Amino acid sequence: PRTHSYTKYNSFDKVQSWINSMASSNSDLISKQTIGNSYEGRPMTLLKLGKKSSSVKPAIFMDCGIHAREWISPAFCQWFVKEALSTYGSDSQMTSLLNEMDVYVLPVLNVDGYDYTHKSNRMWRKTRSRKSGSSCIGADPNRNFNAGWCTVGASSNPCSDTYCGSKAESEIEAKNVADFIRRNKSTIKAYITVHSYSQLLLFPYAYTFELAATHSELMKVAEGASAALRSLYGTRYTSGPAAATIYPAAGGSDDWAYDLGVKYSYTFELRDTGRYGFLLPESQIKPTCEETMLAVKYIAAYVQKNL
Ligand SMILES: NCCCCC[C@@H](C[SeH])C(=O)O
Ligand SMILES: [Zn+2]
Ligand SMILES: [Zn+2]
Repeated sequence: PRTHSYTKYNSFDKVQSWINSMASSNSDLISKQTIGNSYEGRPMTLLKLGKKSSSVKPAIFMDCGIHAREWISPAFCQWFVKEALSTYGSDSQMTSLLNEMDVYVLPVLNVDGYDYTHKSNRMWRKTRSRKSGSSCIGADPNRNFNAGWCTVGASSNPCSDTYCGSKAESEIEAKNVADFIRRNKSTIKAYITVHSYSQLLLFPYAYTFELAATHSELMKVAEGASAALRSLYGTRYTSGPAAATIYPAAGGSDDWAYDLGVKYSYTFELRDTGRYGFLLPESQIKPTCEETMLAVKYIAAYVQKNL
């Protein structure tokens, strides 16, 4: 049956029907909006968590599934929504967070690619856009944002897995997210984008080795979040600026959000460190999501305290 499970990697269709059912449940705490369609016409549906308020509230924006094959990422966004709604009212921090802030959750950013990994090629990473003059398909959405676009750690070859696209925001999926964040930049205080794998908590910059203006604060928060994560099962994360901690990579959503003025901008690389890689077993969904909740809540609490 078309049953959704928080401890399985759900197909796009199951995620979509889950989104619709969540949005029609706790109408006081959650709503949905489509921020645009993908190249192949699938809806990009954003969930908005937070106590309904007539006044504008500060917000956190979190996306999952930029890269199609990183299945643990959308699994975490689904887990986060479940946890938020089920612990509101009992968990004092989550209650306070959703009373004072809104949390936007985009469960799957790269919807076409995600569906393609379920139906055709499990290891697909990019979007599924077609480019005239090339037989190769798709661009890397995490090289397609307007942040040092295509200068380093990206390829201008359409057949490369890190193809930066024909121009910044050429990929409609990236443009839809960038448009939403631009429209709401006065209220969005933090940006979190979830990937796998390597167990890293990264922050700007990836497009340069220059340290971010608020490097020490970003590092302090990342180390606190990693420690919170490690406290549950001992999972070890490395924190640091992306260029030096993983590799230089221009066009990233986190760098772009940070330069737009979103002060707290982080990229998670979830489990594992290579044993299973992108093929993380479903048995690890629960522990991975539980420990990552601690890190995300740590960041959210810091942001809330520093509004
Ligand atoms: N903004 C780029 C952060 C560092 C790279 C992150 C990884 C996630 Se798979 C990548 O996009 O290659
Ligand atoms: Zn990724
Ligand atoms: Zn990765």
